[in-house]
Amino acid sequence: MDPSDQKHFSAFDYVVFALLLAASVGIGLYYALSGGRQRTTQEFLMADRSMRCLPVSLSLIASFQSAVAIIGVPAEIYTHGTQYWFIGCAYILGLLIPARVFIPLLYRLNLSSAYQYLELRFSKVVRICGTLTFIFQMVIYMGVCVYTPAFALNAATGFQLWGTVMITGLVCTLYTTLGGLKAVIWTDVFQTFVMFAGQIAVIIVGVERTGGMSEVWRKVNDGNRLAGLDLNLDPTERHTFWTLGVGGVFLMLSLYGVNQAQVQRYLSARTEREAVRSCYMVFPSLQLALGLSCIMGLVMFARYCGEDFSEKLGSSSRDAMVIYFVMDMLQGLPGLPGLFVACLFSAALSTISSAFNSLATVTMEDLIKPYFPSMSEERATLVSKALATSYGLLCLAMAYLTHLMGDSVLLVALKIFGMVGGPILGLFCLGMFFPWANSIGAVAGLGAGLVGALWVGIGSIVNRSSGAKRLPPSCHINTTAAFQTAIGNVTSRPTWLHRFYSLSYMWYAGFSCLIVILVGLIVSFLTGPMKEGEATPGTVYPLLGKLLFFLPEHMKKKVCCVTPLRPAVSKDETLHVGRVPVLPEIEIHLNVLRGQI
Ligand SMILES: O=C(O)CCCC[C@@H]1SC[C@@H]2NC(=O)N[C@@H]21
Ligand code: NA
Repeated sequence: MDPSDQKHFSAFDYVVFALLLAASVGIGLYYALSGGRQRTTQEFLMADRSMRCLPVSLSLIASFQSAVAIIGVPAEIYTHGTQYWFIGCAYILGLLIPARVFIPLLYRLNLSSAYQYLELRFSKVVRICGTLTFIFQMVIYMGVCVYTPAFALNAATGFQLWGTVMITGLVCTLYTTLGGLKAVIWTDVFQTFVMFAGQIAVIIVGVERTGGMSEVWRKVNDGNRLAGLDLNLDPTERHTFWTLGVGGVFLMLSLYGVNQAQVQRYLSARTEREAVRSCYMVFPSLQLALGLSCIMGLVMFARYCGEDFSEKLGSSSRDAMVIYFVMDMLQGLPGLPGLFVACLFSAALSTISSAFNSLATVTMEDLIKPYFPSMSEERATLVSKALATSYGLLCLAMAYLTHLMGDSVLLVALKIFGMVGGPILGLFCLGMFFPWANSIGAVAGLGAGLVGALWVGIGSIVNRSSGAKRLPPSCHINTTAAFQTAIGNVTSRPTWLHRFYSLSYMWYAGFSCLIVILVGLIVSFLTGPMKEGEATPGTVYPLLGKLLFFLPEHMKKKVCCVTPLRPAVSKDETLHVGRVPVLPEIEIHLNVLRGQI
């Protein structure tokens, strides 16, 4: 980007950006000095399990809606059209199944970490494998989230790159370490509003400066950017209704069903019903977030379709173009460029703080506490804060690694969720829906799923075979010409391995999840499957029992798992147990003694 083209900030913009950071740190300080002053892990990591559904639902959205989506989705729409918008269809099942299956089952086990479930259902080894896989996934994802806003700003405005990365990382580490999960959730709430405000401002100004809605609509139509329903069944086709609407469900389940960051928010709700309601409330806001970023991509296309960006942006990718577009639109409107930068960093901070906090939680609950049972509360809280800080510093290092990845940031994030989140989803599904699965099967399944996912993921990067056909940036596309370029790419019959590497990354989650379940079941049956009723009560969901509802009771008993879920724990009962959460294993035996199961 040559300096003449770089857009600059007015002093007022810097003020708006600084206010955002100050507000976030302020909320962190408030929760460090109020309430229980973050003296117990129950408060620091679980917000005292006192949260209501509205803040939890806004925090659920903020956790996986970062600068990657704010920048990556408009760039995707500009380059490939609105096909990606169909991922919204995956939000229906992607939130209904967590609300009806995962939350009730996990909430009633009164866990602190999602991976405690794996020990209850399988063994400590499986729990540790799940925890380490989660840590691997979130550390890489955090790197992408810190790097994205800083890189894009640097490319479009010359903003100091690594200085911004450092500021983001340090501010985030500060308020997460100070205020714990309460601060993370309430800053998420504040940052979600800033995120929506920034996007809406850009869209309003962008439409007005591109000649109004009708003009935008006409250009988008002529530019063939409005994608219809593509029912092509080819799994190597990057974005179709099936890869987004069905493959996307597995992606959503891996995030909103079993990812620690989200499970921790469900468990921080004061009752199971609040947790389920917070999951339903995610749906409209997630659709709004998706819609805003897609519309931003369309407005950007209408504004620039004639121009080619190669000379302007030089080597930097389409992602930087979004910032260039925003700065171009908001130039001369003091405070608005600052608002959008605040929007970008709100999206980044709310995701990174959730990642820090969930990483500290699982490290403490799954990797430290089981080996130091006699550790005192204040020491455990201190260690948790030290973990949050150390993960903060680790994430800055990961940001540099992202620097080397080169792909579009949205692609990188979705591939990470598919390649690593998919196998974890498979592990939980194996445990919840298949009572015969045993620990050996679980570990073998997880290993096979990760190998399969990493093979196809890394293979596609090495072979550059996931490159999709870009629509030409011209405003008026006659479909035949576009069709010719598309056909032109087909070379000789691709080998099966080439086709394997060309699998759409939207299928990675589903593909790896199914591998884990298949291999897990096969190994379980080979090594002596578990019997019905052997599994810890409350850790198996009677899926087959519900699917085979038409069978008579004795037949269902023969087939398998009809054990009902544990009864919902009402508010007062939890209070009765006393706020100090008994270790789930002990609590379950207590319940058995009480005849509750
Ligand atoms: O924004 C990010 O940091 C990650 C990219 C989007 C992640 C997935 S896509 C489906 C779901 N909808 C969201 O807004 N985030 C998740
Ligand atoms: Na976010």
